[in-house]
Amino acid sequence: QHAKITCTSRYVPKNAVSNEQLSKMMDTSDEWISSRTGIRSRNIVTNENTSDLCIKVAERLLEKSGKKAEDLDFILVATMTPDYGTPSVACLVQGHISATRAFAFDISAACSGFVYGLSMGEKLIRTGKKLGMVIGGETLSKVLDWNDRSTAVLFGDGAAGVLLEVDKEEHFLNEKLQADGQRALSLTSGYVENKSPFYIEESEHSSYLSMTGRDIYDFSLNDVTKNIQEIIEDDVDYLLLHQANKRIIEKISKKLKVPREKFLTNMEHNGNTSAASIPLLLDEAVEKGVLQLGSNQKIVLTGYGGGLTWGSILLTL
Ligand SMILES: O=C(O)C1CCN(c2ccc(-c3cc(CO)ccc3Cl)cn2)CC1
Repeated sequence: QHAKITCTSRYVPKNAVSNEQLSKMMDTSDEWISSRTGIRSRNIVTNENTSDLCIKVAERLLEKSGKKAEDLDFILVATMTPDYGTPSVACLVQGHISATRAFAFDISAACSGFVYGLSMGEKLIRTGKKLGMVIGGETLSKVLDWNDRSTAVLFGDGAAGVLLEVDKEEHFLNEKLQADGQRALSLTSGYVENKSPFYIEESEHSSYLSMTGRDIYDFSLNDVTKNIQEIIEDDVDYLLLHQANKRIIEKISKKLKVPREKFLTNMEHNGNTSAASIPLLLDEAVEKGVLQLGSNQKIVLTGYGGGLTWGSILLTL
């Protein structure tokens, strides 16, 4: 049996923080941030954690679809900023909405997390499950070094997700998921120190998000473009790439020789929300009517980031 995306939803914290506000907190400017990244504002939690954002998305998916929590077979949450090591955010969501029949676990693939999770969810439907949720959610604000202007201005908090159901038509046409652990240290976050009396600490580790921007930039331009080339078809309507940086998306569209208008963007008001960026973009496009579920529009979803991980899925809505 085939899988189909039958509902989308999103939730972002109320607290919108403009570039202007950040320029009063650190040595940066609206001009620098917007010209170099395309970001003008991002939403930052004041009293919520990742599970709170994902629970809102799950509740909205049930409300919009009319589905009941006990009909859910699985809940997958892609996040690099979970509330705890354990329990997973997915289990916190499962408990809160009382989806007592669903198994639940988190997927750690940074900014490729939603694409990895959607691919896994599709396999679960293809092998017999009837109904599942795939959510991307982050509170990156808790792992940022707010004294480091090179990263603090780039990221935001948010969550969004989809319902996956059985369909008679084939919608998931092609995919290519990749990783390269040899470049793992290009983007790190959340290192957990060992405090045991037996542990002899050799080296220092920062728990803050840190990335070698140049390497990630080049990786995005080279490896990611090649990945998309392998799965794109000439009648693709839209491409929804991880919203890391506007200039990167412009460069990738040029390299692919695909018109810039086919690349949807929303980093302007969300910032980089890692695993949440693609489902946020998807739900906003559905709400605006640019994308319609059931329209058979052909789209490419592409994530890329920490791990390093990257991957694309070619699907029809
Ligand atoms: O000086 C400049 O122009 C700076 C140069 C550095 N910048 C970067 C660098 C890397 C990323 C990035 C991050 C992830 C992780 O989600 C994935 C993919 C990318 Cl391409 C985003 N911005 C900002 C503008």
